[in-house]
Amino acid sequence: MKLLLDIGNSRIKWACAEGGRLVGAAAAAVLPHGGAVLEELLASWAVLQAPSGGVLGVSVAAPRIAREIDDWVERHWACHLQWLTTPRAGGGIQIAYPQPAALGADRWAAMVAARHRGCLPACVVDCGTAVTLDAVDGAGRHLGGVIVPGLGAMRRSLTERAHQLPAVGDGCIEALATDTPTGIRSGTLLGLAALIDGLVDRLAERSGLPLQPLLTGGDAALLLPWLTRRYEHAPNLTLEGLAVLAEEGI
Ligand SMILES: Nc1ncnc2c1ncn2[C@@H]1O[C@H](COP(=O)(O)OP(=O)(O)OP(=O)(O)O)[C@@H](O)[C@H]1O
Ligand SMILES: CC(C)(CO)[C@@H](O)C(=O)NCCC(=O)O
Ligand SMILES: [K+]
Repeated sequence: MKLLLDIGNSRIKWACAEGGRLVGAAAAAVLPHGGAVLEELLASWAVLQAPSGGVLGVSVAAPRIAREIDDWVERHWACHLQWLTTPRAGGGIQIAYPQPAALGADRWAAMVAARHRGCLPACVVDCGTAVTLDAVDGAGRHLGGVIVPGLGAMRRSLTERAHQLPAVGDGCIEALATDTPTGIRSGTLLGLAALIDGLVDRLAERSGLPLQPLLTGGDAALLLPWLTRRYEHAPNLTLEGLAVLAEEGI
């Protein structure tokens, strides 16, 4: 049993893995960041047995979070803990960046999972704090990709910059909105969906490949009904990729 960690800028996702697969129905527990919450996460691990196969993780958040986890694991489990950085080639994926380590390891792991699912050539769309799109050809060559603000970042930037625009929560989506919160909620969600559809087309056109779009990340389920292309929804693609890397070797 291995413990897998996917630490993003908004949430920490974790799962156990055995034989290359995520174990348990609640494969990914999610927690917003913050000192108290990290403490809560670590307290919830205290009831787990030390993972015999150690801990394997990716983190794209502030280094202090990984450091706190390092300390906790060392104090409680004394097991092997490894944070992955993106290699030039690994998990059946060859990275397009001239400096591969500059590509978020969460993006690499998600591409590994797309390959393992037999979805190549693919466009991996991760809808988190940032939305990333990565094109991978049929042989596992990463061709490149793009980064745009995620739904929360879009909404917050409006609220922070425009005096009369409120923060918005969940609610109805209506393109012909007749109040401000509905206008912001709908404009950002429908706009992000159109942006994702448009970028998937653009990456497919640019690569000259019929890319299969895969959708993952915290906002994937919210966006899915508004997307027009046929997406494969894979809620925990980065954790899935980590499970594959843990099994196949890195
Ligand atoms: N329970 C939740 N807590 C916080 N955010 C949630 C929750 N459920 C869905 N979300 C949405 O998920 C988004 C974060 O998605 P995700 O966890 O995939 O991002 P992340 O991996 O932390 O970010 P990144 O990797 O881009 O830094 C938030 O912006 C929010 O809109
Ligand atoms: C883009 C995010 C924030 C998505 O989680 C992460 O993968 C990251 O910080 N990447 C580093 C920059 C890059 O991938 O080009
Ligand atoms: K992520």
